[in-house]
Amino acid sequence: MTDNPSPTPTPHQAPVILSDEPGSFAHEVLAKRHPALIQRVRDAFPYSRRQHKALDTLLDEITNGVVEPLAPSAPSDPSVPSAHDHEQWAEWGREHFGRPWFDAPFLWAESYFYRRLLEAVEYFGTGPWQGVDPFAPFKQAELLTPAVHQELQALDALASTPADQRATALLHASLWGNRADLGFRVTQANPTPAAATNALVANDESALWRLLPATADSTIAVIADNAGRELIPDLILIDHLLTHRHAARAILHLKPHPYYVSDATPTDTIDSLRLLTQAPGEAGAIGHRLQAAMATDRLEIRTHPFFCAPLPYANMPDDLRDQLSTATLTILKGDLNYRRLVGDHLWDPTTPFADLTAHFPTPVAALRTLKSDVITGLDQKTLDTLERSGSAWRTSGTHALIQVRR
Ligand SMILES: O=P(O)(O)OC[C@@]1(O)O[C@H](CO)[C@@H](O)[C@@H]1O
Repeated sequence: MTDNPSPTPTPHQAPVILSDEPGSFAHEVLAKRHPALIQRVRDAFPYSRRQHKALDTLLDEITNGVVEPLAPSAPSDPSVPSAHDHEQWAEWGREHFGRPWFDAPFLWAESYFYRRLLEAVEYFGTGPWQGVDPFAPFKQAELLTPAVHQELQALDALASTPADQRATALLHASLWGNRADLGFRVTQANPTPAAATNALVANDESALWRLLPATADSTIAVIADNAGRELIPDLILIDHLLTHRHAARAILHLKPHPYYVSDATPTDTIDSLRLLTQAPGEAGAIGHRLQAAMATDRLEIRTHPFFCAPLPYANMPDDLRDQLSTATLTILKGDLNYRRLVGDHLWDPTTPFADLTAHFPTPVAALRTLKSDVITGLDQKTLDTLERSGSAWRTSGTHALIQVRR
């Protein structure tokens, strides 16, 4: 951790990540993961001929075509849901429309892909498919897996361990929960926990706990990532923080609509809370405590459109900045939040994390498994070891980090 961050490096000091290099991680995502996802979504729903046609058009566009704007036929009446962000995307896409998808910044191209997928399945339309989450079948199936039930059962044994050990275990469960990303599984053959080395490339855990001393009147903000197997341990960690007075209040920031396959929305959060409250033993007790915390506003869920924007957090709008500013510490979960926090650039991996996050309105902790090329804040020795390993340590989800900026 750095106490006195030096001036924030500007983005031009490191190349922005594009998707135009065959064989690169970003290229694979656009060339393989997105087409595979279209197929999965198509197979999961009894879509109409019009929706299939829209999915065909999108598939053709992302593989052979150039980036098209949102359909001009979409309603322009701002009271109609599909118009809510057209103007913004027209602005965000101005320099990318009419050019190959692979030439756009990776962060922009992924974000816009998800927006277009929602458009194709009429998520923002006015008809019967309005609000039908195309990723819901995958998220719901995950909640029913034996792995989730085993994880909930394991809480019974953990309940009798000393609070500090439990805190560490729950923090790590929340961290490694980030490996359970359904988008990641679209193309990863076997991303099983057994394949992971569980290696932390940076660990500022003690700094995190120092920022949340027990009995302080703290507010913790958590910017969530994936639903299900990630969100459940996030909620359990929040319960621990509230119960043990590390925080007096928690605000859980969620995506306002489906995004990056498994990103958590309010609906997903309600599903996870219901699973907890209906579980036996300690899991059930946690679920009921969380529900009580929501009823008394000690736990609040919020959404903001910026969480689905193709922009770094350095560009967050003032209203979100004001909201976040009340937090003692913000925990950002996952890979995408990390990319947006430090900027989606090929930084020198030893660039201090504190320098790149100086823009963020509160002290910040990133809990992330490594699933894309961005990395910062490594010490040279760790970097050398990782590079020598010859493994795909940046992108395979086998490594993780806890990085803190006070
Ligand atoms: O934010 P998350 O859920 O940890 O990860 C999202 C993610 O899997 O999606 C992208 C590929 O589609 C990657 O950049 C990133 O690793």
